Amino acid sequence: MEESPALYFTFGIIADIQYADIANGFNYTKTRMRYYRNSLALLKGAIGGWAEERRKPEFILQLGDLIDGFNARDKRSEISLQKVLTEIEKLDVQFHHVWGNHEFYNFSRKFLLGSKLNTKPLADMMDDLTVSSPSSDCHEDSFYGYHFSPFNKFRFLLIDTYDLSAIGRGKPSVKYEISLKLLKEKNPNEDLNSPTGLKEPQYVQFNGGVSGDQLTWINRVLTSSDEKQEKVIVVGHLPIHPEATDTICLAWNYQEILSLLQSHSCVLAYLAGHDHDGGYCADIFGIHHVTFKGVIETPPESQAYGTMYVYEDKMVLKGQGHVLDRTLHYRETRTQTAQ
Ligand SMILES: Nc1ncnc2c1ncn2[C@@H]1O[C@H](COP(=O)(O)OP(=O)(O)O)[C@@H](O)[C@H]1O
Repeated sequence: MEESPALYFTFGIIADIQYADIANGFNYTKTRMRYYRNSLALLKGAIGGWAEERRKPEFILQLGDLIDGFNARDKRSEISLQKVLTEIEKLDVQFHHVWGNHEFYNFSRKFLLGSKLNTKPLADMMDDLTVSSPSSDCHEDSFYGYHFSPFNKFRFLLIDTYDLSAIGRGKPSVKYEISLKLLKEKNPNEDLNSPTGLKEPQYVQFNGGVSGDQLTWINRVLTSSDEKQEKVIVVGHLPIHPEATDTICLAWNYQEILSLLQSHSCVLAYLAGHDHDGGYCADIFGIHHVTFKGVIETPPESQAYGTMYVYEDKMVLKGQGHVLDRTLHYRETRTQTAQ
């Protein structure tokens, strides 16, 4: 009989909870119902599910948009954040938080850095300090990114897909000025959230991109992981592959981010949220791009979270409710590089 491969560790994933204590409503295109209030009940269900798993998850990835922008309108941002964090803290497992557009509708970067949504203190230090620390957090143009290794030869790299953005940064940020200029060049619409007539429909205000300084840092981290023969799972709010999402949800400069990841043989997968319908593709280099379904558009009787089982030879996603099961085999050629 063949021996079954060893289970190394497991981790949970949940995306786009977008909690608000308001009645259900439709998305912008009126195609999907959003269950703002019930999203908290689904989060509680996910927490209960993870708590009962036989093998306790090592950590949970929260892929961004934890509370909805409507909280800012209703001046309930901090109350709603606290309500959600209270549920999260009932699970005796560490969350790693990614920041999405709804974080910036509710909070400034300065507030986020001082909040429990900043999980960067959980970052691993590497020998080379330039790999460990991307930039000073106090600087108005710093980005929110870090990496950690929960298991020998595995690393998770959290990136900031709103580093270049017209939301979340204000004056005197140089990145804000650059981002607004770029957005207006690419999107001549009066409403910068509208993709009408755009050749590159991802250039809308509710998306963002990754700056040159962050790309340089990502490259350093991945080069170090290539050398150590680690397997890296990259995590961000915005998807970066057009076959894994509706193009309106892509990061502004997704091509640059994608080709950078593809140039490193250590990269196994890219996990994202933002597109509530979810999506998946394996790219030409065998990198798995998984976009997770959003809790906010999941009906009360269903669910939308998953647990990844990481084995010696593959990762197996066990989805709950609308999140599908998937087996993600590791890339075969570990020396392949992008053309
Ligand atoms: N096609 C569109 N045209 C104009 N504005 C849009 C369009 N789609 C979304 N928006 C606006 O952009 C903002 C973010 O959209 P939303 O669908 O709420 O994002 P998310 O999926 O992150 O919740 C909202 O203010 C929304 O009204």
